Amino acid sequence: MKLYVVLIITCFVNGGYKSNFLFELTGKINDCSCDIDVVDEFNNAKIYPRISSLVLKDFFRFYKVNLRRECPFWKDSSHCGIRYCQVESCNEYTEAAQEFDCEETPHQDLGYLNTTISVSSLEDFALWQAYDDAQDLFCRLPDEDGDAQYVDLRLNPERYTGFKGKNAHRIWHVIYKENCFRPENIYEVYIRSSKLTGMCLEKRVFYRVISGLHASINIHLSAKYLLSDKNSNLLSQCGTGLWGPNIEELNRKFAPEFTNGEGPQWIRNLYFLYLLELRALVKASAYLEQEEYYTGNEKEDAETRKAINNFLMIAKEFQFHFNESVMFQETTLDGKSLKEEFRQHFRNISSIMDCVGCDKCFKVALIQLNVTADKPTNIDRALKYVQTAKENSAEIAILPECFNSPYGTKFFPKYAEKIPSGETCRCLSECAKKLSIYIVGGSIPEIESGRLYNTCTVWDPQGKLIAKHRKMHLFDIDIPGKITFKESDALSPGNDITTFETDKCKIGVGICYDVRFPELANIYRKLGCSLIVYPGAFNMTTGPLHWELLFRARACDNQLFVAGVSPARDLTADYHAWGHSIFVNPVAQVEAQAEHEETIIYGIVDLAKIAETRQNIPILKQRRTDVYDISHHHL
Ligand SMILES: NC(=O)CCC(=O)C(=O)O
Repeated sequence: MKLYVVLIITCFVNGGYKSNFLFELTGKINDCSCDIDVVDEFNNAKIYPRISSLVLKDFFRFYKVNLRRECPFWKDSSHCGIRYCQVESCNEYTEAAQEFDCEETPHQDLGYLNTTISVSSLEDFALWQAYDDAQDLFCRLPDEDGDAQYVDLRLNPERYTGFKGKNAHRIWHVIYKENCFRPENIYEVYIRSSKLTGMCLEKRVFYRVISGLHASINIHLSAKYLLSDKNSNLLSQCGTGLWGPNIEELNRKFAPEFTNGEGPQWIRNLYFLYLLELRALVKASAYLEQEEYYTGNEKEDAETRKAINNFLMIAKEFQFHFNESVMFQETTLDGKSLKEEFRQHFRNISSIMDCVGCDKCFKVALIQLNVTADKPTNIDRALKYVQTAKENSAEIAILPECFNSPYGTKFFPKYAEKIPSGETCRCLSECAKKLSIYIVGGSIPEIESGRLYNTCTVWDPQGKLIAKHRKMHLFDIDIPGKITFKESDALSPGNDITTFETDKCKIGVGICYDVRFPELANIYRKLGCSLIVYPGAFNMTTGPLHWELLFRARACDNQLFVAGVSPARDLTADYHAWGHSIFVNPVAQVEAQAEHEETIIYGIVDLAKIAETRQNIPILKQRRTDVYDISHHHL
């Protein structure tokens, strides 16, 4: 094991980094009779090489799993419990990136589960299934249901999947707090090693197994990390992710200074788990030796059997096996119920694995607000809706265009504020922080250096202003007898494209008339945005004509989510907004749409849907950029 760890460290030392705490791991393994060095030596010389070749055998390489089974423990984010969570994005917006176009080499690395299996393997699986069906199995294997599919573990090494954040914490929280034996009266999630001494052997064993598993996962994730995510200069070109060891991540997970001194203990628990598993294999050897390892390929099956027998012979030679015979000695009721509890906890933990998703989708709230002539009332009402959004688990609340002022050039000077010192901004910031939510603050009339703008502000859950978009394309139209509007009479246009990052994805911002310009949306897609938000107030003429069409078109062209958030219609106001706030998915379906009254609607941004759409209809890869360049044509 340490060989593997040493490899990681060598790699970082060469890169100018250092991490020593792993070298200091020596001495006895808790609750076992041998030292770390003994395990290292035995593993490196005898077990690791054998395991490395065994895992390449088809029998072990193809693993049947149901990726879509529901999490039995919590439902509220089951829509987010996705297993396919690719992030297709480019990190930088550059001229070169535009020409190159990120999606031509989609960045499918992060969290991408490769389920491609060759035709010949699929044929073999049918034989396997027939063979298994003919066996007299005493229990139903967990992944034998119809939805299970084979994945090739060689193509899907354990590595960083982008799975982090609330859901990841919740999984480990539930495992440690509710499904792990704990010392009395210890309420923190992670159990301090010094507190274990008061627990009986069986409970310590259980904890060490879980902690060892956790350590193993974290070491793998640090060893195969998507480096380009953190360090974009390691990107050879947009979309080609670079995977490799991330020593900072390893340190953050295990170094004593970041873990209250506990990290090395967690790695010791991994050694403990290793010994326990080795012992389990030896105990099961009679069964394992007579298994056929059937895959339909006689030659390979014979090799697998031989390799397994050789492996078991070596494992049996090990002299310092974990001694399980001292466990569950009590024949009393207490002893029996402990065993039952032990089993139940294990089952629960296996089931919790069905709750592991990529935490790559989230809820957005589209607040179709009734905007009046009274600014404080508008702000107050908007914030109440943000609270409702939060109560309904939205992570981003989006307000409409011109939400603190009636929409009209004559109103803009009176309602305009400085950003961020004006009262609207102060309220949005405070609210975002108090509720710990992102707020896309629709738009407000902004004044700066004597000029007016129609401006959207974006606030993060700490109340910080993270983006500001000034409407780029001003709404100047004249449809005789229907509507004439000239924003440019009062406003100046913004000159910047605007994106912001959340912990889930990048988001692009436009304001109303901006949605008519496909170029802007294309840029946001090229920059790796998964959602574009447009606070917007269409009118009774162009609304019925174009509102839905435009939002669906932007989603369809770019295969991403698009949200349009309008004020509610007020027939007593000068300008009659169309309403119909809208949320469209990457296949251009309208997932939610309001009518014209004040309301709040919700949409789920499911990043898997983007990847799936781009895979199914790969237009972004099929563009004929070689033909589209018309600069050399005389038009
Ligand atoms: N506020 C706006 O930019 C309105 C845009 C609009 O109605 C349109 O048709 O475009």
